[in-house]
Amino acid sequence: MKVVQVAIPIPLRKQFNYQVPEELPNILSLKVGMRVLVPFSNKKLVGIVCDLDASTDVDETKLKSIEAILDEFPVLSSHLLVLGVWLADYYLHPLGETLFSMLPAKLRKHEKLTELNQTYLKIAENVERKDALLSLRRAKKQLALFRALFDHSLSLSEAKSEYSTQTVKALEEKKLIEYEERIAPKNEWQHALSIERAFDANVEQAIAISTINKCSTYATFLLEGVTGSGKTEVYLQVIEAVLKKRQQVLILVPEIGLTPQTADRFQRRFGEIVAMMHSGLSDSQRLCVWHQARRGDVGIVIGTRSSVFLPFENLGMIIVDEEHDDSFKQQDGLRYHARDLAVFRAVKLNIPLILGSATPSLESLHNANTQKYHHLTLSNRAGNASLPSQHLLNITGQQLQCGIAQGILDKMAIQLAEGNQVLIFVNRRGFAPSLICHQCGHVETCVGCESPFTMHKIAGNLQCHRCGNQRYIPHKCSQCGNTDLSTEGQGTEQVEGFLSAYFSNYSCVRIDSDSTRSKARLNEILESINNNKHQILIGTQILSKGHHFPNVTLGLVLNLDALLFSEDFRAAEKMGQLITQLSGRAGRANKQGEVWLQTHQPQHPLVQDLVNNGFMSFSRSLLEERRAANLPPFSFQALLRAESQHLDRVLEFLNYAKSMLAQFINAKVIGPLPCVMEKKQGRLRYQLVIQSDHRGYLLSIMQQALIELDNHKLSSRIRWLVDMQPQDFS
Ligand SMILES: Nc1ncnc2c1ncn2[C@@H]1O[C@H](COP(=O)(O)OP(=O)(O)OP(=O)(O)O)[C@@H](O)[C@H]1O
Ligand SMILES: [Zn+2]
Repeated sequence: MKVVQVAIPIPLRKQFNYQVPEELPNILSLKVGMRVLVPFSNKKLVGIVCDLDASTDVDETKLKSIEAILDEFPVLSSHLLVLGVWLADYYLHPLGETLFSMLPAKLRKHEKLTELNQTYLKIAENVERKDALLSLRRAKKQLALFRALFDHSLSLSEAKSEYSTQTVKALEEKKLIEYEERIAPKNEWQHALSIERAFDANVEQAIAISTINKCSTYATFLLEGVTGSGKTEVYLQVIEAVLKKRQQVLILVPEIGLTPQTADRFQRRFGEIVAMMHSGLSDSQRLCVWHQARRGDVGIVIGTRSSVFLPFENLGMIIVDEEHDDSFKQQDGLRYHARDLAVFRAVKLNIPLILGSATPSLESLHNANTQKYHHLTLSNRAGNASLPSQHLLNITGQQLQCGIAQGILDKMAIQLAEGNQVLIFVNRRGFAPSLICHQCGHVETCVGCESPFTMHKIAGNLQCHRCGNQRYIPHKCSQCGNTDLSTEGQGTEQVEGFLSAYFSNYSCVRIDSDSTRSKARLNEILESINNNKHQILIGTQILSKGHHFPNVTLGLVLNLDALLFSEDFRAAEKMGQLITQLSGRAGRANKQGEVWLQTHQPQHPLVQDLVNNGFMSFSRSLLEERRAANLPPFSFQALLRAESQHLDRVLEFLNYAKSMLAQFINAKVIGPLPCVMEKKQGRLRYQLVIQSDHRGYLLSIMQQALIELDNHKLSSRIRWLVDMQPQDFS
């Protein structure tokens, strides 16, 4: 009897054996990596076969049987299965859940996997052609389509583009044609490849390009290029060589960075060979890209984090653009970092990988310093543009209007009068970060999170930015009943309102997650900015994400201090990246740019270093600080977080974990300490940080600890999770 091992998407760290009944149809085609339907504790679940020949100790006749084979071919190739097993180990996540996280949503369900189908039109059976031709003699277009179908059937999309949807519909209604599903023919993207070079590379670009082009096996290149230095141009030129070898390219971009402009740029250079993969697509569209990549129907896929799991027919290069971006790290479920996976895939496929950024992560810089990565730099802006100048503005004791100093308002007036755009970064969305009673000082607070509500004027409510809880704006203080309530601090809405009134001849636009709920809306806004419909751009960190705003000449950071003070040891790194990327939006064309940072701490040494010496120098100083403190990337961390309404349970669980981990002498255990958000939705949140100088050691002690923790009596009564190489301690 045949017994196979199946990984099931449940939170258990084990796989299960099933019999394969002889009578199952298509039993001979069963392969590793295919999905099967299996019974599992009174339910039917979809699992993935991960071993075809599972030796088993239990009585085979007692094993349950596979009920159906769902696929015609494996949904996970052997390369991706190896990746999945590595992932599950590396992030200490159950294999079944891991493998399913790698699939497009449609394939996580029962849906059968068949080859990519296409709808075709053909002449309906039993149609008397002569009669039909006669009946169509007055409808020229319909006649033409009908005639064309004499010779050969047409795909529905071809028919619609050539003859219009109405024509197709008309023939359908007359019952003269019918539809047929067929396997889509392979699209030879290589035929659509055309190369339109825009300009010649400058010296630094040329060095980077030729260094990368010389390499056809695995190597990771860290391309550190200041903002606007032409990193994308380097990508374009090295991709050219890969495409000419008939190999495909995967480009990973941050969630918000994937705009139609990005795709356009690649499309214009190489022709219609580009597919995009992002959260704005429907499940069917995502499955279609999955097929296209797998079949080799497209040459380039540009996508966000989860695209790192796409199958490819013949992948020749991976690029991670803005490699420092937080959105590459998944923050729930399987907490993977797409950059780490990109490295793993490149090694296994023996292909080059490029990590590009103006503000590389300290992890990648460290890898470049220790020669694990090749370091390439672009130190100047491309073309005629130069980097903007950065200035600190001490606002201590200054009169501010809506948080803005008069000197800045005057500078704005000058730039606006010259027809330029200005950009203002505000670190908080909404109208104001808190609502306070003028009488008793009470702050309106979300009870579940013990955190101040943010006031949203446009939505007309108070919102908790931790849990999403909403409330009407009260007319009087919930504590003392006084009606004199006032707001404290500024959010994007308030700054927008103030500047619209102050500069009433110009148009303001707000770019934050409230105003850009849909991807289409963000694209619309970006387009109207580039068409100069708006002159004053106000936004949160979305503004810093790789956009090209050639008319921005003045940038303002309203409150630098809010970025400086945080318990997270990466706060300084993130502040430097944000400020540098924001500044990078200014002065990108022929006009010189200028950026002002308002602060009460102008003498802060980190800020001084960043402003006077730039990110390259600043990041090297940070790296030295990390070395001295033995923090990542000089050591490795794991996070164990526990949450419950009962503090005693949380502490008992974490203290148990601590006592267990304390026996391993080469690791340090810090905590239990409250998370930055100590309370969220009524649950108390605490964590342990486990740190070691050796990644392998850390992994193995965490593996041992997990076995004990899974069996702990509180394990199923509280929420808890492990995050390897955590990025976020909130
Ligand atoms: N060799 C070159 N000669 C002239 N112009 C160039 C050259 N390379 C790039 N450019 C232009 O410079 C601008 C910035 O280039 P690009 O967008 O590639 O920079 P980037 O480093 O990717 O930018 P960022 O990281 O800031 O988004 C673009 O308008 C591009 O067309
Ligand atoms: Zn809340």
